[in-house]
Amino acid sequence: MPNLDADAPRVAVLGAGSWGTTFAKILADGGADVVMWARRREVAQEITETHRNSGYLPGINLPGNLRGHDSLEHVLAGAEQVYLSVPSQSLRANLASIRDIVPADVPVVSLMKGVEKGSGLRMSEVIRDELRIDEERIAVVSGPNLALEIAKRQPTAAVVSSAHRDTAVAVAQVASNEYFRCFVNTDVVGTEFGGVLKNLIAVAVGIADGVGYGENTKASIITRGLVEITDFAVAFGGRSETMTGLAGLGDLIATCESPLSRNNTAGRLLGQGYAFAQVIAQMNQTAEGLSSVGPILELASTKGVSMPIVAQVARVLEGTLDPRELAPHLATDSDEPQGE
Ligand SMILES: NC(=O)c1ccc[n+]([C@@H]2O[C@H](COP(=O)([O-])OP(=O)(O)OC[C@H]3O[C@@H](n4cnc5c(N)ncnc54)[C@H](O)[C@@H]3O)[C@@H](O)[C@H]2O)c1
Ligand SMILES: O=P(O)(O)OC[C@H](O)CO
Repeated sequence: MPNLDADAPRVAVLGAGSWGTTFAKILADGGADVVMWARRREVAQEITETHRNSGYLPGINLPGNLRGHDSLEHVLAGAEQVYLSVPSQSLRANLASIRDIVPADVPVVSLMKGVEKGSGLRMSEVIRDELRIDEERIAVVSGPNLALEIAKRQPTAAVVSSAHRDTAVAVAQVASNEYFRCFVNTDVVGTEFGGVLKNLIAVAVGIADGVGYGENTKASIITRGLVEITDFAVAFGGRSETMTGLAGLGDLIATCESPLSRNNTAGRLLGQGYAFAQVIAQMNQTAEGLSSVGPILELASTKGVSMPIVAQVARVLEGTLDPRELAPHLATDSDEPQGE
């Protein structure tokens, strides 16, 4: 056990994949006393004993003030903040197992970028429903945050959002360090949808890349994609400023440009001609965009929001659109010239 500042906050991180582990490292490097929950005992033991999570962050050394455990009771006991980083579609089931053991009155923070299939709910809404806690206790983190870059201490920034500004500030204080700077806002809707929607545009850019299209096509998809993202988020009550900030444009650029992105990679495989099932079989990490596309199009239709790029991605996924036909010039509702 390393020497810890007596005032170091004790925090819990649930989920020991690439982002859960990286975020736990951010918190530990910021001075917190961090205990992570890993489903698999061998992963928890590797984190505690060798300070590695070789399956998800190969070559990265984890700090000594970060330990792993496979017991939820152990990880949550005494936690002053709780961070959640499991695949979005598994969140509800995981919350059901912790409802009675989450410490009272502490912030619960979503690190996830997905919506729930079936309900179309954002992760913060699933947390509120399933833990039956006040939204003022819930925060979300989003931004241009490719895990492996941050695990190597490459500097970046993120947004912490909560309906209650004090909650966002409390989380941002614990989650900031010399290479990771957290800004705060109260636009939970915009911040969460920014993280979900950029994944879908990154799949589209990946498809264009896989087909062999160049920078003009990709820039057109990113630019028109930002319009789609903004229209959608604003229709659901998000702020347009959020969509031009770190959780919107910032994350859109990072995810669309990086081969580290799993969503971008999934798109590239589709563009190269692999079928959806083959892409899933090749991905050994979570590509949230593949699960979000259906619920997002359903939500968009309830508000009459036009999402032509996302609709094209859905058609490529279902095999009814040849990836070579995906094009930003189709991304309008009419053949007539339109305002940008
Ligand atoms: N990796 C990144 O760069 C990054 C950055 C920001 C946000 N995110 C978001 O973080 C979330 C988690 O992604 P990740 O990158 O850590 O994924 P990952 O695939 O690297 O890891 C997922 C983790 O969840 C575990 N898991 C799988 N099914 C589970 C279940 N049913 N119950 C509990 N645990 C389960 C896996 O064992 C693994 O530890 C996603 O919503 C993603 O969009 C990822
Ligand atoms: O690897 P991706 O595509 O899930 O993207 C990771 C992060 O969300 C980038 O901010």
